[in-house]
Amino acid sequence: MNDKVKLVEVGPRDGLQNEPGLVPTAVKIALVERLADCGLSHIEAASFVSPKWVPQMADGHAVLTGIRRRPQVIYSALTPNMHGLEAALTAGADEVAVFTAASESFCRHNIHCSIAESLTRFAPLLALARQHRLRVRGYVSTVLGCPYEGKVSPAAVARVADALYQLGCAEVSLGDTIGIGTPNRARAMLTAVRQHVPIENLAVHFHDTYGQALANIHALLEGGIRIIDSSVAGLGGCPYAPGASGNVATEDLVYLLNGLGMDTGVDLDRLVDTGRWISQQLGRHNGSKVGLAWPK
Ligand SMILES: CC(C)(COP(=O)([O-])OP(=O)([O-])OC[C@H]1O[C@@H](n2cnc3c(N)ncnc32)[C@H](O)[C@@H]1OP(=O)([O-])[O-])[C@@H](O)C(=O)NCCC(=O)NCCSC(=O)C[C@@](C)(O)CC(=O)[O-]
Repeated sequence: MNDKVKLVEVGPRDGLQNEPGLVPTAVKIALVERLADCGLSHIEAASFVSPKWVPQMADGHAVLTGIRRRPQVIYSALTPNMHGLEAALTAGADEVAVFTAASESFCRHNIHCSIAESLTRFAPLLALARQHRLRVRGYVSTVLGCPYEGKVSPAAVARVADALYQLGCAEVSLGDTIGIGTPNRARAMLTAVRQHVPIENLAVHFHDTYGQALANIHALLEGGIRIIDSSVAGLGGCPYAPGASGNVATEDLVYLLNGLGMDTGVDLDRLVDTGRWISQQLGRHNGSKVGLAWPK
């Protein structure tokens, strides 16, 4: 496996949205800038959702307008509806992401509507984004299991991924929200989805709750996936998935990819420093094994 992988760093968004205390805007800005300095070229920096439901993300405008931008870096934001897209446009997001789920219960808990309603809600958002030449990513949550319904079938995931792609999402990210999947199930899910969405338009987003994220990623790299979401220091969790831990740590992912001879363009030394720095800022355990083992 000797080729290029696109990493989507979701630490500043997915990583921080579930922090118990409010993280100062200046720390978020410093985190995004440090991640860009590590060579990460896609950074999900903010989320324009209801501050009533996710207060940790209420300063998205200040974050996106406060960062020193590197021209080659894409700074993106979550936008669940038109309100969110308008806010993201005002703040100058380079890319936005809509999000729904493969299971009805999670969708209702997360964005308070059915899967079908979420897709209807996204159609005008994608049309407006197109007018602004803004690339849109689509997330499908609960692709390998739902905290409320249990098993989710590959066919259900494929239906929703297909719908997002048909709506015009340039990339569809497949989220194991509760980190419950194992490689054989991940492969079966990808096999179903890729019958509808080209592999080059698919990303994977593995939470590491059961310690399976890297095993699943390795299996899907073999299956052709080349876009992977991760979170520095393994930060994160989802407010609507009780007990879910963070995404696979970016440091651990880069270490794996380096070992496979795959090109990420990321400086692992600097990334480890950044993971240690943010863990210290948040007063939390560093969730990256590489971050713990790397020489000081
Ligand atoms: C989706 C909504 C907005 C629906 O919102 P709603 O509560 O169903 O109803 P609404 O549309 O009538 O809005 C209610 C209030 O929110 C306001 N509002 C409405 N929209 C916005 C907006 N965009 N930005 C700011 N404010 C907004 C709106 O103005 C109103 O204010 P009020 O009149 O009560 O003062 C809400 O349910 C929400 O924000 N949910 C939070 C969802 C969320 O952020 N979840 C975590 C991210 S998803 C995730 O982590 C999974 C992922 C992507 O990482 C992949 C994976 O791991 O699986």
